[in-house]
Amino acid sequence: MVNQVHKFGGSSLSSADRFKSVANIILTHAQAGDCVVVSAAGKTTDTLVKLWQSYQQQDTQAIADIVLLLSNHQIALIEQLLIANAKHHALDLLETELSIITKQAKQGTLAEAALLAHGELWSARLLSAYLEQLNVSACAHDARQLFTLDAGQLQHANNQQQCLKAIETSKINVVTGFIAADLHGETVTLGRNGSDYSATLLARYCNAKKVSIWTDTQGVFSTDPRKVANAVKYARVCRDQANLLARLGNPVLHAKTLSPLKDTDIELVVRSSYDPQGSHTEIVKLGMSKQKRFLTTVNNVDLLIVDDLSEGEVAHVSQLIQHSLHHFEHEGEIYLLVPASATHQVANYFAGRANISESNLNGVAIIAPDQEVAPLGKQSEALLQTQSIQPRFTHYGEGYTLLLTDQVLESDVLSLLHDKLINKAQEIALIIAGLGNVGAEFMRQLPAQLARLSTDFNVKLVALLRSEQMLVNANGLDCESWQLQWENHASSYKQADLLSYIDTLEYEHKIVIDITASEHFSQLYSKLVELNCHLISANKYAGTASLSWYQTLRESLAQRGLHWRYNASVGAGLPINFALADLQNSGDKITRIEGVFSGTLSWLCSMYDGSKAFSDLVLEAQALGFTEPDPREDLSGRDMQRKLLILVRELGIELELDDISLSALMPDELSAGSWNNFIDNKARLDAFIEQHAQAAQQQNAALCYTGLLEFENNTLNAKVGITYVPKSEAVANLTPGDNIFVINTQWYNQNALVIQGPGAGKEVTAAGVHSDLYWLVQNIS
Ligand SMILES: Nc1ncnc2c1ncn2[C@@H]1O[C@H](COP(=O)(O)OP(=O)(O)O)[C@@H](O)[C@H]1O
Ligand SMILES: N[C@@H](CC(=O)OP(=O)(O)O)C(=O)O
Repeated sequence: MVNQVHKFGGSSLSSADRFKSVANIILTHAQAGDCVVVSAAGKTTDTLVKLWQSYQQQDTQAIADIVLLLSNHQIALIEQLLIANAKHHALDLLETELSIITKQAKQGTLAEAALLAHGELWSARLLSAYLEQLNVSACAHDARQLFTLDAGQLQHANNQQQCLKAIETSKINVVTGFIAADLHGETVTLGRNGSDYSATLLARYCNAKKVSIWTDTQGVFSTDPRKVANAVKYARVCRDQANLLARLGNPVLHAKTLSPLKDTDIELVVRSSYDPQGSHTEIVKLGMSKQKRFLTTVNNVDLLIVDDLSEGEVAHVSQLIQHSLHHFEHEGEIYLLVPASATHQVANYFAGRANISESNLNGVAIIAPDQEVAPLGKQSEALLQTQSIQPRFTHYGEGYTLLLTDQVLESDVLSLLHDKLINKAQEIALIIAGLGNVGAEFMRQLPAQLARLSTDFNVKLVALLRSEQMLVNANGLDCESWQLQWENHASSYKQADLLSYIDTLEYEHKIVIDITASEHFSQLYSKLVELNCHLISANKYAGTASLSWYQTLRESLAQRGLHWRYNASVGAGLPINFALADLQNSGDKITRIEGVFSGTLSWLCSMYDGSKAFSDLVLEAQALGFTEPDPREDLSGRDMQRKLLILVRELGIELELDDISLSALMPDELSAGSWNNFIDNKARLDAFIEQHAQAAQQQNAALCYTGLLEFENNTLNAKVGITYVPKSEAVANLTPGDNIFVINTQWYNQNALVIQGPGAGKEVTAAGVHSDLYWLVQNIS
């Protein structure tokens, strides 16, 4: 049974090394009975077309030169891939075929389609022989034995029988793309780029489950990724839009590729033979994916007006010229968009019924959901005008607009159109975890932030999560009324439900914002990254997890080009991470960071003057909501230790949490036991603090709890704990609750760079998360 049909285009077979990679893909992705449809290697068909043109012009020198070129190319491939008998046999066959071509050219008996067919025949024979050499049972099929056309119509019933009979279930069946035969057995072709069509036809005839089109890009992009750096790969593209792209001449899929798949469940994917593990594009049925925006170039075309068109005429002419033809009605006339090289042939075909309306045109087509076409067309015209380009012909069709210009649009103009009109439509999905103090404040600030971003980006809130319940809507939740929706629609979930929901979200970018304080949630990060989510954390656990886990996460983010921001995990909204990154990017070297990174400990130490017992201040801070539920979490210094580790790792230093020495702001014996037990023994805490305060006083210093990172003689010293700071220093004079970061660098050496301000509080912390979100959105788009 044919499970899959794999198709490898010319771009995947452009050298001996590429053939080897293709064989590797077959070894890992195909099974006995599968079909592998191949195109001519590299640009072989273009060369054969040139040979045909030279033959028509009776240019004997050019014919000889081109035959030599073809011969050298094929010989090089054979020599590099085959050995022994297989090699000699292939070389002999090639020589015979090339001498027949030369002879027929001399005799005037060359036939175009039979000539062009050689590219595919050579590829199929070579790949099959190479697979056999690798001990993979394979056979080559000439598709002229499989596909028959009568007057341009495929003989489906007959073809299906032929295919089912010929395909060998115990072998890899390597089949020539692009070619077929007519009722007399003469070669015909399926049109330029037609191997994609061969692949889907074969899949239909053999009831295959899936067709993989392997090419040199990772799938179908918003525009040609070779011309526009910011082209976005789409995970899913609807068949109707893929078809429209093809009709407008885009090479990534051939125009007829989708027709054999009509009314079938055969899957179709476009993927890269250069990166077989990479993600791909699925071409799905209408309604199974949202409509996307595309920009595709149109080069070297003429516009013909035809008096009248009868059924099947366009198909017939495109068969004749070997190229897809787009036709449309415009201001009461029927137009044909014809490759300039074929205009003569098309005009001849219509024998006086077609006239050239405009010639030597280039330009672009924009494909978009219907309601967006007109505004996009107007915006493109305005953008082209800023580049002094005036379209000569503009047409608004169903689902697209065509802007035809005199000049070829170069990459800079295409990038401008793409970035302003296509990229802008990229949708970004927000998933927010944690709706506590800071989370709720984040939500309060969200509508204004989304309004700020919406002039350029399409950001949608698609999920809100708490530890046990979630509220989701893939089309976007209303973020103003989230509480009401939460009360009515939040439902319980398991991790697997969340992950599969995120997996099916059809957005170009997904951002998970973790405002929880949950270690459990942070452990999901690696799975979220596998689902291509960018991350923003206020949560400190992931940033301070074991080094190996942390590094694996970072590598996985880097491989996927994803970002992870965590500015709010240290210093709430203070731009400490931005500052450190900026200093390093400017070539500076950080030598020392000292400071107070805990709003709670800052408040306690600044408020303590001996007039009130320290334990009473702790209780007061607890009542004001400044502390963790159990304030010993703060007093232990663990929180500050984590923050220091995040800063250390931000500097690229590999350290574990326990490499940072720690002494607590309480006697060690109070860390164990219940909270009540702690309260019962609070006098011991007060005595401990009193003793330190007096010792500090004797040195004319203040009792502080600080973190320190410094390099001394190339050794790193990282610690958090009690320090006596001279009263003249900024660290000793903090407004209660403030954080301070005193940073010394190569350039800020004598006189430190100081960042100081509130280091806790829901508003500033939520704003810190928004700052990361804003940065991320600007940087992913
Ligand atoms: N929107 C797009 N998405 C992907 N590729 C595109 C797009 N527009 C144009 N291309 C071009 O299509 C080429 C693939 O088509 P083609 O060269 O015919 O491949 P093959 O030889 O595999 O059939 C890519 O190299 C790319 O430059
Ligand atoms: N070799 C043919 C058929 C084809 O489909 O090629 P490719 O898969 O490289 O686009 C052509 O160049 O038109």
